[in-house]
Amino acid sequence: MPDLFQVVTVAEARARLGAHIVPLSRREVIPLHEALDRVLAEELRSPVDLPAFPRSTVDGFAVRAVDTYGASESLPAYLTLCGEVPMGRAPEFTVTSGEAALIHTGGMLPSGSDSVVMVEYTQRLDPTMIEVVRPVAIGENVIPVGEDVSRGDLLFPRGHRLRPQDLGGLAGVGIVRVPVVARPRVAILASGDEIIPADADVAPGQVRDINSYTIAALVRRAGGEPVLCGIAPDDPTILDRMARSALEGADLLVLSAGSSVSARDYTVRVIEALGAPGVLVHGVAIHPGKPTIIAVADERPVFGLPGNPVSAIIAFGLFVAPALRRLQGALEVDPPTVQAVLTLNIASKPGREDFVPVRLERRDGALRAEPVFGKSNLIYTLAHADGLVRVPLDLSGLYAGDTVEVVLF
Ligand SMILES: Nc1nc2c(c(=O)[nH]1)N[C@H]1C(S)=C(S)[C@@H](COP(=O)(O)OP(=O)(O)OC[C@H]3O[C@@H](n4cnc5c(N)ncnc54)[C@H](O)[C@@H]3O)O[C@H]1N2
Ligand code: MOO
Repeated sequence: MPDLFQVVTVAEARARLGAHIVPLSRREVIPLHEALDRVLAEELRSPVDLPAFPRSTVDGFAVRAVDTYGASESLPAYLTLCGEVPMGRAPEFTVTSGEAALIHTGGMLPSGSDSVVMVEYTQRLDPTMIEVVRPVAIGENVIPVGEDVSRGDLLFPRGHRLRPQDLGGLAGVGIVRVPVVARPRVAILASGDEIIPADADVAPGQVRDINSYTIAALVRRAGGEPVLCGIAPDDPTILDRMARSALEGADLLVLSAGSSVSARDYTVRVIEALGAPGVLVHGVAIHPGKPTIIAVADERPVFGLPGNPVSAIIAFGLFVAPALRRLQGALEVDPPTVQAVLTLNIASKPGREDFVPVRLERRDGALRAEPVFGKSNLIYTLAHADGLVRVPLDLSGLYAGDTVEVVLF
């Protein structure tokens, strides 16, 4: 067990942990409307063609394209109306040569027709006859059977995290119950003699528990089920007892604070004693978040996040969220990023990655990232930011005007 920090890079820390992550085998079948952000436990294939029948994409007339070839304003094609396509039902007539049927957007093409002329390019001459002033090609303004997906097509692979459009896609093919990986249960234990519940009155020297709230919310975002285990005092015996009890029945444990090197920072020893192989990392070459502890206790990842609220959030994003996604077998584990132009210089030290909160603003058509500087204890530096800019390990800073990558919250 390392006594003091032996910092490793983010990549090294992730690799050490990654080697120990065993995806959860628990799964459940849940209603589609509850499946947002859940990870598929198996691949899904389409049981049907979508659409199941050829559909018009416009309001107009279903025709045989050949009957419109050469049509123009000066030499229109004359077609006889043979019916109107009802919505929600199959038309009971056929379009034969020289005929057209009134059809609405989304309606089913009658047999015999192969295209649709937009109503704008027609004129009603009398109740039974229209003239067409523009030709259409076969298939024009039509969605053929199976254009969206065909029966048997792979809809989503196992490990795909379901987004709103995916739920719509599953509804479209009639899949209303989905097999997903169980939510990892995440025990959260705050610590510190000065930390009191957020609803309590503060005495001088005390601070309200911020981290339990941010960590629980981050857990939920990463697909986990947070279990709040309270606030442990700076007493190794009690911290040990509370950590063991928190880990019971949990898939992952997050401890807040006590990760640094002062005499009251027992967290690393408590974590080391929770199970094998124990502490894998104590100290990462990042700022803020350097004292982060990463461990595994009997196949369950355990994290000791730095007590400073900003550090805890940043370390969570780098290590805990990807681990939670990996536990669910997710294919994508990292958050989306956007490119923006930095508005102020950011200083950094080579040999560590710096993460600086930024506010995003669109000005003159370009996305601009304005740093929100502040100490890592100040939660509002993040509350008033939209994302984080990363200063790579080998740079001594970034300059105003640089195009930077912003990790979005
Ligand atoms: N001599 C050194 N001192 C410190 C170092 C160092 O390398 N040498 N590292 C600093 C860094 S960086 C950080 S980050 C912190 C890490 O501290 P700990 O993880 O040991 O946590 P604490 O000391 O208990 O708390 C730090 C800070 O955060 C506040 N805190 C803790 N829990 C909560 C909570 N649940 N909600 C709100 N605020 C919380 C706590 O009151 C402290 O202010 O160590 C530096 N020191
Ligand atoms: O790295 Mo500490 O995590 O600066 O605040």
